[in-house]
Amino acid sequence: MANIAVIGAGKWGQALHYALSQKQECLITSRTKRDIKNFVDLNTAMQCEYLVIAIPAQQIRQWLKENFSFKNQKVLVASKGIEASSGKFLNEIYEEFIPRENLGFISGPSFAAEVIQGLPCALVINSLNKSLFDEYEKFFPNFIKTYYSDDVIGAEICGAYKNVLAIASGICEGLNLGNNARASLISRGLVEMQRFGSHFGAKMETFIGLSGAGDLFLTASSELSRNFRVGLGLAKNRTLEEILEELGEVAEGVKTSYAINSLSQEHQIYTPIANEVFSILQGKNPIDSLKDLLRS
Ligand SMILES: NC(=O)C1=CN([C@@H]2O[C@H](COP(=O)(O)OP(=O)(O)OC[C@H]3O[C@@H](n4cnc5c(N)ncnc54)[C@H](O)[C@@H]3O)[C@@H](O)[C@H]2O)C=CC1
Ligand SMILES: O=C(CO)COP(=O)(O)O
Repeated sequence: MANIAVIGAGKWGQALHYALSQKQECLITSRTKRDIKNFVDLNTAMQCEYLVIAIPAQQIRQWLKENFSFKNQKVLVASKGIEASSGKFLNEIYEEFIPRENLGFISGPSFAAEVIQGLPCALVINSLNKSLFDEYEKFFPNFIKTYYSDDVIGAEICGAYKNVLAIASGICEGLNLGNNARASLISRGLVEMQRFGSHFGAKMETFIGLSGAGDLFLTASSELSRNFRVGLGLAKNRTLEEILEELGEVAEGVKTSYAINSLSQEHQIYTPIANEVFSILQGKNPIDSLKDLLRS
């Protein structure tokens, strides 16, 4: 009987299910039935001791309220985002339902489209409980190298913030601003997300590792990133509605930019790039944003 299940059968849920099925049987469930091996209903999946949850950040609170009952499961959170309605980090939301020693968070550069082909990658499992890492590590296939970190808040902020910076980078690309501009944007973005993170207690080393620089460099330099593609569309003056409809998948950076904008105002943190992304999403002309960024 399988002891591990993935909840959410979007791009990332399916890729993790593929990876976690290499060494053992792994179940998968989702709101709508899918034609995937070992697809089960939610109740069956919930009987597993190990649950990997891969649903969009903005849906997590409601999903937990409606579906989750704690029976000592060990939960690995695969989402990357900050709740826009409250500015809460995912670990704060999950801790309302699950004790922190039963929680881990995945971070690092990992496009689902490559993981599902079995291409090599490295991931970080972040948890305050090292034994949760030890248990989960064994489930991962040989093509994924796993690292441990106890910097849960740092990994979460990196994973969420880089999506907003990927939108900025897509805009930069869409405006044909050149390689110099993009490199400057990415490196100043790294400094910005570290400044934001350190305010909330994140460790510096997290930002220069896989969860920070690693995931930022990946997402902010490839059209495989949904967030980067949102930026490309914005630079071409397409509406957000059009862009998201065509995307058909979640781009967490959109709602996360709302959360960062309010958190940075509330906590008086200097976050110029994220603020400009927020303004562009509210309708500001990207060229005006660029001028303001160069001046600030
Ligand atoms: N796709 C990727 O390469 C990676 C994605 N992630 C993160 O994983 C999370 C999920 O992303 P994807 O799977 O790529 O998105 P997706 O758009 O492909 O799929 C999202 C899935 O969530 C489900 N869902 C949506 N609303 C729900 C609700 N209210 N209750 C239950 N399920 C719901 C959808 O049915 C869908 O199966 C995001 O936070 C994303 O940032 C993290 C690393 C890599
Ligand atoms: O988080 C990701 C890769 O690590 C996926 O990024 P996108 O959601 O922008 O596609």
